[in-house]
Amino acid sequence: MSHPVLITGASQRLGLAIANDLLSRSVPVIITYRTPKPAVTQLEADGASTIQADFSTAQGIDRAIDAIQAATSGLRAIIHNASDWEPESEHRDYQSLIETMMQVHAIAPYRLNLALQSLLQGQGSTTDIIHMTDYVQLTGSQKHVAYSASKAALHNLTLSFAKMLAPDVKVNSIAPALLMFNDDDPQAYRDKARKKSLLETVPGAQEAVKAVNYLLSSDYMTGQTLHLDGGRHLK
Ligand SMILES: NC(=O)C1=CN([C@@H]2O[C@H](COP(=O)(O)OP(=O)(O)OC[C@H]3O[C@@H](n4cnc5c(N)ncnc54)[C@H](OP(=O)(O)O)[C@@H]3O)[C@@H](O)[C@H]2O)C=CC1
Ligand SMILES: Nc1nc2c(c(=O)[nH]1)N=C([C@H](O)[C@@H](O)CO)CN2
Repeated sequence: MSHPVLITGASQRLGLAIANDLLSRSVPVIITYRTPKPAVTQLEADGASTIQADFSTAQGIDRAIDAIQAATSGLRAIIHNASDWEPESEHRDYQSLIETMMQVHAIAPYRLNLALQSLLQGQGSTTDIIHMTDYVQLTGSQKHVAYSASKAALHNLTLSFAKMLAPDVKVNSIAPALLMFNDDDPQAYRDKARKKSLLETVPGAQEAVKAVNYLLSSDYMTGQTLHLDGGRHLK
């Protein structure tokens, strides 16, 4: 039995699709979730190990590290997917907002990678860390300033950990633009957002699944970014 793939924040959307794809191919999976929901129960029924974790505090990260170390003696990969997409417009306490964004998107991946690196090493074949960043890591964002800065920090962690953990561990970013709408996105937003890319499409979660599977199968990618943006960078 191969070691499990750890996916953070996998109770919905992209993380859930990645977990379900791996399980469908009998790849063992450990997921973290923040909020209990039916999808977590279903993942457990499908054989996933599930760990409740809130990465917004140091104590929450401590507890997650302890739980993951107790759950497995090795890891095939870590996919840092957990994320809060918070705009400044919905906050007045900007100190708290950027602290939370950095906590979830940079400090948690940083601390988990350092604490769990030994679970990824010495397996005779390369293992993987994948950071789910964002198209805005290079462009910035007027409406999600703290979020964007934290994703840029996460991408920089890709570069540092790729140097630190080679050759045992490959470390890459996946930087999506719009892959999936949120249920409450109004039609006007959807129509406008679709036109932001050259391909004028919103591909859905399977685009992230395919990117993850490419990186897991690669023998020569590390310190890189897979940009899933439909050509938006050329508009
Ligand atoms: N969807 C898209 O189009 C795009 C996605 N991305 C990135 O891809 C990744 C997946 O995106 P998507 O599936 O839309 O993500 P979601 O917005 O659905 O969030 C994924 C999960 O993160 C968890 N999460 C949020 N805050 C915390 C926290 N403090 N501690 C632990 N877990 C937390 C949530 O847990 P719970 O629900 O259990 O509370 C949620 O299920 C993210 O990193 C995102 O930034 C980037 C660009 C575009
Ligand atoms: N945690 C999340 N991060 C992001 C989301 C999301 O739903 N959850 N969505 C986006 C948007 O699709 C954006 O890319 C549209 O331009 C970005 N990050």
